Amino acid sequence: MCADRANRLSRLVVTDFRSYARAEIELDGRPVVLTGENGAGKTNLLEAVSLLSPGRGLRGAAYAEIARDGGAGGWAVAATAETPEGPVRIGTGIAPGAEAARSRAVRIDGANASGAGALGAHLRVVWLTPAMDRLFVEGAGERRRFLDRLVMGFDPAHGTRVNAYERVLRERNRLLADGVMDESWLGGLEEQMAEHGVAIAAARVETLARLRGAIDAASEAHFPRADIALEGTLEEALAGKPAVDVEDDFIRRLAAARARDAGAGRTLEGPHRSDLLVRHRAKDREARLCSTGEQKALLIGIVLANARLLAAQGRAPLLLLDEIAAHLDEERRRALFDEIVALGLQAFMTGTDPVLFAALGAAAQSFDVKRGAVTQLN
Ligand SMILES: Nc1ncnc2c1ncn2[C@@H]1O[C@H](COP(=O)(O)OP(=O)(O)OP(=O)(O)O)[C@@H](O)[C@H]1O
Repeated sequence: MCADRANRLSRLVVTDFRSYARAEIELDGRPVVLTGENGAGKTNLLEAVSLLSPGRGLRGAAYAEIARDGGAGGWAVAATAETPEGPVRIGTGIAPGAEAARSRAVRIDGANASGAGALGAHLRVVWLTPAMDRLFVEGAGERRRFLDRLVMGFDPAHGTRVNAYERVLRERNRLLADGVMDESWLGGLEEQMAEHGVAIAAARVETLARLRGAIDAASEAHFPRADIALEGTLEEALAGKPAVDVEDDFIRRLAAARARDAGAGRTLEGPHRSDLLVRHRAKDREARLCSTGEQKALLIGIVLANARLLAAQGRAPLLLLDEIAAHLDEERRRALFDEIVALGLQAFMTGTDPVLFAALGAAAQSFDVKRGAVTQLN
């Protein structure tokens, strides 16, 4: 079934990965349902898939934490991705003894890649986890990371630029903390921050415009429409000025703010402070003031809008939906499943109770997960 479909995994192997010594699953292109009791290792498999994209995965975990307790040290995820360019073999992990490494090794079709950023060219991966139920009520950081992951779907280099910006930001903060007021050194860093920063802000603005269009085009039957906006000085400035002017202004403001930032112990302005603002359109209410179920539905609506846009470009994302079904009533669950199937998405969905996925029937490939073992059910 769907054997010719691109943008999916056809094989996933994890080794010494959290609760797994080794597990291997063959995937036929249908959405994937993973069921099993609490702690069985369902989320661990989603985390393994999330590491096939740039970044630290859906738990944002330190790499050392992922290596299986009692294993040889180190861990690996290997997969075959079916992409529009053909099958791609992806491997990533940490070698035994290198657990403290800040970066993981990445191999693509047998060749070493320079970093996890290279993964973005092959697969788009987006997730919703129970921890994200609090996305609208907690600080801006998680919302920014959620947005940046959506941006990476359209612009795989975005993640690399965010990392580069953050590296320079940390260096400026360190110099200011050490009282180093060297004009040429700081000035050079601030120029780099402005260059990366404006590119980051511009990519966010562009993605937001696309998402707005897709949200407006969707029917609102099951997932409420979100009004989305960006709060951030660079993002807002780009609406009224050419990017070069926004960049020059930012360089000037950073230079003028050195004493202030040194006093604060951090840089108080920049795209690292931006926020994604979300309102429930029909209720005309900020997302954070909506019910838990409404917040979840808003998030799903945004993720589906993003998936529709990417699917139309032939780059449908893998969706990792951890415990998603438990929070949705039957009608919404059905609507979500229908859309996943209609878009041909390889969604990986977890739950403790197979009944929650009954509506999918043979449209999904189902697996039972038990301590360290994964068994296909259909
Ligand atoms: N580095 C590690 N080595 C061995 N086991 C680990 C490691 N990290 C986590 N685990 C174990 O993995 C299990 C958690 O797996 P996971 O989060 O995938 O469960 P789950 O099936 O999603 O459960 P739930 O339904 O409760 O969300 C726990 O038993 C935990 O102790």
